[in-house]
Amino acid sequence: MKEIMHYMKGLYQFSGKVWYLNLFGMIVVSFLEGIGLFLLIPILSISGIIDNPTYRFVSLDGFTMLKRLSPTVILVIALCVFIFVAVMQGVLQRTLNVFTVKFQHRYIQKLRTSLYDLLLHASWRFFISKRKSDLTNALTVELARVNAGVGLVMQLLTAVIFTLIQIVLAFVIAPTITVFVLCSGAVLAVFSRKFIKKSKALGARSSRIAQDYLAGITDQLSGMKDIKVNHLEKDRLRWLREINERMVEEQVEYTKIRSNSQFFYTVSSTVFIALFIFLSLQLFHGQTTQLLLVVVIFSRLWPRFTGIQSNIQQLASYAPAFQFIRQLELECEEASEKQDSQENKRLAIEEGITCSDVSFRYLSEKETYALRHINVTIPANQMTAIVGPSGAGKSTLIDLFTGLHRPESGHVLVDGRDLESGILYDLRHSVSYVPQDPFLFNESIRDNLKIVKQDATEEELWEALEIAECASFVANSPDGLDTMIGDRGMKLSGGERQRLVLARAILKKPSLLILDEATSALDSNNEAKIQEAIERMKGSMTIVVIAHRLSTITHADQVIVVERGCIVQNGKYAQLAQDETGMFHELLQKQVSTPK
Ligand SMILES: Nc1ncnc2c1ncn2[C@@H]1O[C@H](COP(=O)(O)OP(=O)(O)OP(=O)(O)O)[C@@H](O)[C@H]1O
Repeated sequence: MKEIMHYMKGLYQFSGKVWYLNLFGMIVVSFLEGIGLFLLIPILSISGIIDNPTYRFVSLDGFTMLKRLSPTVILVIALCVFIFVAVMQGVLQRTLNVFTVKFQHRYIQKLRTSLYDLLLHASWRFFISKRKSDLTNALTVELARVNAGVGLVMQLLTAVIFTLIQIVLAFVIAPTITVFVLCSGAVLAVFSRKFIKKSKALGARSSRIAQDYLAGITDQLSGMKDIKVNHLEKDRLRWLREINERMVEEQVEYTKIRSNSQFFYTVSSTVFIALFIFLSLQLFHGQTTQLLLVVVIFSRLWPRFTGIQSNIQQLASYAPAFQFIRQLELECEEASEKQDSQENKRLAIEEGITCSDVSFRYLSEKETYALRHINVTIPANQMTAIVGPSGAGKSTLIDLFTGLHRPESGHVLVDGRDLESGILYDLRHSVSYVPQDPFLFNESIRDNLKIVKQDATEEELWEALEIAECASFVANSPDGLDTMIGDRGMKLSGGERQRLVLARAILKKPSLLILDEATSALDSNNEAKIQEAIERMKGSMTIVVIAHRLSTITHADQVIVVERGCIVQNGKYAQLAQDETGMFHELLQKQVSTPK
């Protein structure tokens, strides 16, 4: 409930004056609805249907003028007023509904945006510690549940206001009966607690099932090729059937709780009304007015009580979603790498990037370090190659250069300035990164390129495509630059995808170009061309390359050899190749002896 209060407070702060306007509207609507009840007694009394009651506010003394008219005319006038009040209430209620939904959805929109903003600015460490599907689930399913929950709280608030006003009016008309109804309401609340508890537990189960389903289905759709090739369809269908079973069980359970509570409310309502009739007959000796009031007040108040109870019950089933979102927000805030929000500038790297005694480990509770005591400088406008066996720490080192990982000890400096000193986003603004598994959107080639430079001209686009050796395949594509490339660029070959991402990296004209196995999917012909392009770019930007094929780094100005988290060699290609005792020589030997 703490989390629900947090978001309701947020809604209150977000809506400002609108909140009060909404509240005022609710009060007016409840008041108009209450007047209906208030008018009913004089109407029935004037018409002679019931005895003339002598209640304080319902006395007919004020209606002496009306008394001169015939009872039928009075009845028609009174009924017209009754209808008018009901119509007014209906119109206002409708307007209020639309109004409430509008500001509720604006608030949820704000919540969604701020959550996504928090996610976007959370550290990389945070992302790698999370299941991606849990984040998707938060932004879709759980936020939708929070939205429904916020709507429920608004409804609940309205219902409480309605009920309070009705209680006051009912109390004015018939205090004893109202007290009876209130006491029964209290009894109902006590017995409903177990339904609320069960609903909350079930809500938590729903969240877990939704997360497992989304995680599984996301993984499987991404790995469809593996599933088909390895003929895993049967196994995957079995997984789906199992999770389906859990979903059905959960739905049945939910319906059981709802039906049980409905059954409880209906039975209790019948028992209480029978009890009231009995008591009123005993206490008030069966006066028609009293009996009628029992029925009128009970039929007005009781549905309100049960409505509030079932709203609370439903809200309890949404409570885990509020908790989930709040927890995620707090984690993101804690993992935030947001620095000053000023416009980011391009960072020209003039001297280089230096790691000064940097150590890093992925899991602080484990002893294993991914990198230990790293001291190295990447000189500006030169090409540095990082090599080493698989798992040595090459990618981790690059992630430290771009500030994706923060050193556990030591410092990463750009031209002598610590990355922590507010230049992180300026640096990222000036970096182009080409990973092994390039990321492309399901949009056109043009859109995929322009994502890094919105105002790029046709000439600039083609120039980048030329350098990355993909101009001819783009020109030969059915719609040229406007060709759609499919999900993650699925309609392109691995090599085409790599070249396109390289073109995008070049289009950005970065200060730092990072190529992480960026030419691994290219044939030797294309790879040689890309090498030439990189050669041409040398001098105009700082280039860092991770390469497994050592033949691609012969022109590097500096080669860094990493082994088990340490830099074991550092120097020119030729110099390292000659050192027969070194790791680099060993790597070279392996490649010479391994047929490619
Ligand atoms: N997200 C992670 N959580 C925990 N450990 C990790 C994570 N990513 C990498 N590691 C570990 O850190 C070490 C260095 O990994 P890294 O990816 O930097 O190696 P690499 O040299 O780039 O390997 P490769 O050439 O195979 O890509 C490895 O032991 C790896 O298991």
